[in-house]
Amino acid sequence: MHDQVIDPTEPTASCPACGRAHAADELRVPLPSAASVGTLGEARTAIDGLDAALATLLERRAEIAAVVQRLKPVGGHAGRDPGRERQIVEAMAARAPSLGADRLARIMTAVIEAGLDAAADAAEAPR
Ligand SMILES: C=C(O[C@@H]1C=C(C(=O)O)C=C[C@H]1O)C(=O)O
Repeated sequence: MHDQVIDPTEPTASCPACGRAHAADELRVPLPSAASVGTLGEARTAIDGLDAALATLLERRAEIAAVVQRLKPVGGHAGRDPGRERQIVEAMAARAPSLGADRLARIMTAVIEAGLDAAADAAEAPR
């Protein structure tokens, strides 16, 4: 999809995901509302689209979190920063009030730990 930046100022002719022209390093996602889905099929189609975007974001997030591990004096699980993790959750809770901070903390702990695991695996893999 939009995973490679060739020239961020050059719009794509037509994005395969959203059908519009926009910069190649952007992710544009249709945001179906709950009110717009009336059938099981429509709801699952909407969820599949949202999950595709989530997966793209999670992949990119893990790549950037791996860079952070190389930049910090102590990276990986040993360098966990609970204050930073709380800050992330609080900022997200403002955007996801129905999930709230406690549930988002569970989600983000899993996301963060998976990212740290992936970074550790990549660091160990032969080049
Ligand atoms: C990425 C960092 O390292 C760890 C991973 C985090 C993350 O994936 O967001 C946040 C805090 C740290 O526990 C960081 O310190 O910013």
